[in-house]
Amino acid sequence: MCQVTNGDNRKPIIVVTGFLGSGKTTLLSNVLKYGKFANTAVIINEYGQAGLDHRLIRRIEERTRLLSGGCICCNMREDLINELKEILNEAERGRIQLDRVVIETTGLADPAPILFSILMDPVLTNRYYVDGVVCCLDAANGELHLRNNPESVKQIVTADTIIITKTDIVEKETVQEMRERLRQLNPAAIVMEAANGVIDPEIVFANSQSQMEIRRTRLEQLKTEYPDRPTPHDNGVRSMSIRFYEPLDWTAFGLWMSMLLYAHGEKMMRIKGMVDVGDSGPIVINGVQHVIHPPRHLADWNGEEKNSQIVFIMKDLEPEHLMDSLVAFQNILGSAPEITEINLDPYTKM
Ligand SMILES: Nc1nc2c(ncn2[C@@H]2O[C@H](COP(=O)(O)OP(=O)(O)OP(=O)(O)O)[C@@H](O)[C@H]2O)c(=O)[nH]1
Repeated sequence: MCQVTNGDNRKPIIVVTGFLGSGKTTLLSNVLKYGKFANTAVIINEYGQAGLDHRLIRRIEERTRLLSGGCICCNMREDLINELKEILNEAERGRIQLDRVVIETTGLADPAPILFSILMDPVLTNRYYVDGVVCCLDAANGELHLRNNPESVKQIVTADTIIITKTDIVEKETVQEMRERLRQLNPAAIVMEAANGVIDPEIVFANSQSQMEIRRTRLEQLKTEYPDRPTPHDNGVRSMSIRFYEPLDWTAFGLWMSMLLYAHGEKMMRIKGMVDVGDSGPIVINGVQHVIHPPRHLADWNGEEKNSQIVFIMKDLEPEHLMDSLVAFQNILGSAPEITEINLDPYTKM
């Protein structure tokens, strides 16, 4: 990475990372609302989620491009490079105005190989520079994530800016403890807090050219720790996407989900979905470990197919186990579950 000089018209890339459900999308949808940052292209990487994120994201951001079916830190690195080049092409042809690119990683990504992919490509280094890595850390689940998931630690150590999210649902002491932990893991990072994504957008899009020398040194250090090759992910992770084609009984579904998280909260890393309860719009559900975030009732389906789709990401828990319990519950739920995708290794490109 070279020092930016006057007359350099390379575009900054900001990588937004953070563990599953840590609030990356919430943060981004807030900061991208500002007119000053309108000319931002956003690449969101999701793996094997059978279109669910596409269904949700389309409602959030029209500037987004989805890279799904794999992980840009390992088996989709080439796709990321191509997408970054395509964005340059579109800007050159005047199809988009481009001031910067934001890359939102999957919750299980290691950001270092993503940075290396960009920095190793001569076309990209001529036209872009990596402006920073912003990492969201969930105040409610972050300690558990750091303890159980090496990916979470890698995200923290690679970050320039760490944003502790969900500070509205934990005690002040918890945030203070988290700050202490972060100081040990990555003393060089700027640590900020945000509730529901509300933060000064300059913190995310700082364009901190004065920091580039420091970042270059840190990247060199990381490179010796994490060589430039795909790093294996934790193989106990599974993902499953299911659909229900009849409306669900919301009370019964809530009960089933509470029972599931009570029994397997530590193993159930992430649940997200759109649930058809027979109303004019779906209910969007979001669970992260034991925490179920308040469901959001949407006014309509925005032209999407009217059926329920739920994605589960779990660790050391067999998808069949989950399916059996849904089948056992199907009479009171009001519909039978159908598996649309099951992924024993979410990082295998499909
Ligand atoms: N109370 C509270 N909830 C939050 C906050 N930030 C995010 N959430 C909720 O947490 C859930 C997950 O947030 P997302 O923004 O989807 O998280 P993400 O990191 O993009 O999730 P993945 O891409 O699936 O890893 C959603 O229900 C959000 O509404 C926060 O600061 N406070």
